[in-house]
Amino acid sequence: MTAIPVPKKTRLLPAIPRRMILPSILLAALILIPFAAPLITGADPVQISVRDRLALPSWEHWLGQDEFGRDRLARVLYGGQVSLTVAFVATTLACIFGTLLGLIGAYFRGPFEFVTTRLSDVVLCFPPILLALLVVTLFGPGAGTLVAVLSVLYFPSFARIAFSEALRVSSLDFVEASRALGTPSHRIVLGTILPNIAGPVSVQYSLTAAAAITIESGLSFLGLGVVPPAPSWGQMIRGARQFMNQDPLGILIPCVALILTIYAINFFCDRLRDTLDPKGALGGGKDETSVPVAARVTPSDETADVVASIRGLRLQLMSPGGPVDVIQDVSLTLRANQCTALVGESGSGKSLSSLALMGLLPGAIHQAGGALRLRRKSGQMVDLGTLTAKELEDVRGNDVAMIFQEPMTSLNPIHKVGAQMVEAILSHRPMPYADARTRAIDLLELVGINEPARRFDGYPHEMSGGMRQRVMIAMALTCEPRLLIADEPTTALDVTIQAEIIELLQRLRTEYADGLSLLFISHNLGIVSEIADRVAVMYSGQVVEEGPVSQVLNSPHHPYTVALLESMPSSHEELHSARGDRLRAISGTPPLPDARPSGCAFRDRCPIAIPSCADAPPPLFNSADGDRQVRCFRAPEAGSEAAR
Ligand SMILES: Nc1ncnc2c1ncn2[C@@H]1O[C@H](COP(=O)(O)OP(=O)(O)OP(=O)(O)O)[C@@H](O)[C@H]1O
Repeated sequence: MTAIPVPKKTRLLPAIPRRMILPSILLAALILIPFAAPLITGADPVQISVRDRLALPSWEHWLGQDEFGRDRLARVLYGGQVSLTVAFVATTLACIFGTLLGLIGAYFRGPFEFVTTRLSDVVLCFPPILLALLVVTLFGPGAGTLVAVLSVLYFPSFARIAFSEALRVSSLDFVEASRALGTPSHRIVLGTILPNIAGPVSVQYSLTAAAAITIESGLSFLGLGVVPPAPSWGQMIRGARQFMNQDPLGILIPCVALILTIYAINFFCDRLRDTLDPKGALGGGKDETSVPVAARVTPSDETADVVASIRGLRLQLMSPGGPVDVIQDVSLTLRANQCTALVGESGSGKSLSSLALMGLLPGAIHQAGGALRLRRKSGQMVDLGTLTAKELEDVRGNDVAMIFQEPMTSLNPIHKVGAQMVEAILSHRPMPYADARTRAIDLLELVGINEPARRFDGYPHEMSGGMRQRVMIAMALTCEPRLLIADEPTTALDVTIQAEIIELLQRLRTEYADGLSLLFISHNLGIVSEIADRVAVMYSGQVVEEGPVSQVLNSPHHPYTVALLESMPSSHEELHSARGDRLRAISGTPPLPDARPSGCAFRDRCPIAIPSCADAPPPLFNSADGDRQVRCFRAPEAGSEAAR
């Protein structure tokens, strides 16, 4: 008899992120409690008992009685219903109308943009309280009038935020890509742009809801809001004001209710914004740079020429499903006058490993293990984990600098090139402006910029991509760091400019007084073979092979390095001969960090895998001369002792 497969239970609703639990409970409680008023108290909020005016709290009236002898608990609860309903209905209407207006204006531009901006401007010309007073005077007080007036008052702030954010998002590549695919406009606006502006809009919602509660209370306080005897928090404050000295509890109760509600809304929306913006939220809430943890290992091989060393680095991503190791085990030694290349498929962990050395990890990722050590200019080897955030700032730029892939976006477009360079120099080395200027111009000359004095006064948009990358290199060198990290510095440039930049980096290494160490991240093995002395091949968050570049590229020992070489076009003759001029794609795809197979992470794609590869992850094996390391049970090195 064949067993009937039991369908897996599928989750109908997405799991609530842990960070949302507390604010959700707090907000839900503060909203639900007023609406559960009949269950909490049997008292009538409008029932007058002149005999008991200003009575103190008792078993019957937990919060005492007001100036008309009405039960205060009932009034604060029923008053909360009115205040919250008015505020949330008005804010929601303003949010829907304003956001749609902003989205349409930004996406379709032309007359739509005109209507959005002018309509918002007209409403914003009126001081809010004055407009509210005018409308309430004309149409008479009451909850309905309040909702209408607050919606009109607050829609422009939503329209403006949605407009500016949607303008920014509309120009991003993924929106262009959706347009190019022929996606209908309404789906781009609602399905692509709207989720991307949800963060700022939700923050605006919290601010507006809080402001609406305040304005509603203010108008009720002035007698222009909810019509008595119906209770509201503003009215309670108004009534209690006259008896403040005799009966402070009367004014305290509605004020505490107001403050708690506004706090709960802000807390909830703040967390919601972080949750909706996955870039930085999962770890610490903000996209702050994470400070490395203190080293738990002290490497013994730190000779004087070691500029930086990474030992057993483990980086974790805080995902809703729990921590995931995005970097499992990376060890590297970077020496003076040496170029070490980091290669590997996209997502293998090259950028994160190098960002960790700068103490610049994204907020969602933190260091869970290993050591990051760097030699400062004084010659002292420091553990990045022991440095304060201020000391780390000093290390960046001074001892280690980085150049990025995109020279187009790495420079600030609104400042002159010279001003940006001078700022970088002065932030680390206080000196007269004239000296900083001279140094900046010298650096521009060093990196091969023609007419450096003229370019100093130019803007980034006046330069070509190659020139901007040269400027970025000059900026990185302003404080003569000993380690320069170049994260795919030539990927965005055309082939001839690529060659020039590589030549420049080579020249700088030889000319640099103290011996520059270069960590060069690249997908291009041809370039790596030209520039690097050593190469580390990364796969799924681990270094799987490391050694002298000529040995690793000409005689790869790890099946992944072999496959990588076979899959990559290269101009380098030796590479051609190693793979017999045929390009072959690596079968399969790299595993996601949270779905790595047991044992060796490459075994599913490996042509020489054996059953025991699934048993345990292979350690890093040393070659006999200690100059190469390979993480594979089938490699020649596997016969020798495990390296770690
Ligand atoms: N900010 C982030 N939030 C969540 N996961 C991230 C973040 N940055 C990187 N990762 C994950 O960490 C892993 C390593 O990413 P990393 O950017 O270091 O790879 P890479 O080798 O540099 O790729 P590429 O060559 O495309 O730049 C990937 O699985 C990636 O999805």
